[in-house]
Amino acid sequence: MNSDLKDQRPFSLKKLLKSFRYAGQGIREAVKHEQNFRIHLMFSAVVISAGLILRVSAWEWIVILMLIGGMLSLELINTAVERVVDLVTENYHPLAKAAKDVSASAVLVYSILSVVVGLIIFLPRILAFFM
Ligand SMILES: Nc1ncnc2c1ncn2[C@@H]1O[C@H](COP(=O)(O)OP(=O)(O)OP(=O)(O)O)[C@@H](O)[C@H]1O
Repeated sequence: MNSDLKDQRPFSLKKLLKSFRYAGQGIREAVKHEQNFRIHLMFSAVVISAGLILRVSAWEWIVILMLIGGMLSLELINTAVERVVDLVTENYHPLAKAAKDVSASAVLVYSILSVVVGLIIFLPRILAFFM
């Protein structure tokens, strides 16, 4: 383990900056190797563009940004679970399957509810736009 991260001082700027750097490396890992994370990023860009074009309210922006942040964070945690499972075993194991499937389910549940909330916010505006 990195010695800076074991630093016991109450506050260390160096340690804080290193933890940001490691977190950035985690995001790069997901962008590079996880197709689903890239899809979520593209989808987020589309939703943000739609929010700008359709002029959603401040409260709606708060909801949209929380959904996007939650979605991307869940996808990152799902990636971490996949990596840990692969580290523990490369062989077929029912518990490995359960861990990966349940982790993926968390992403699916959040995605479905995000789409529903997105439709509640955007559908009336989209309909008004074309009528
Ligand atoms: N070691 C294992 N034992 C049993 N089942 C596994 C194992 N590894 C993967 N699986 C099954 O295969 C599915 C796909 O696993 P995989 O590691 O390819 O993840 P993925 O969802 O395709 O993610 P990635 O984006 O990394 O390809 C899992 O959801 C699980 O059902």
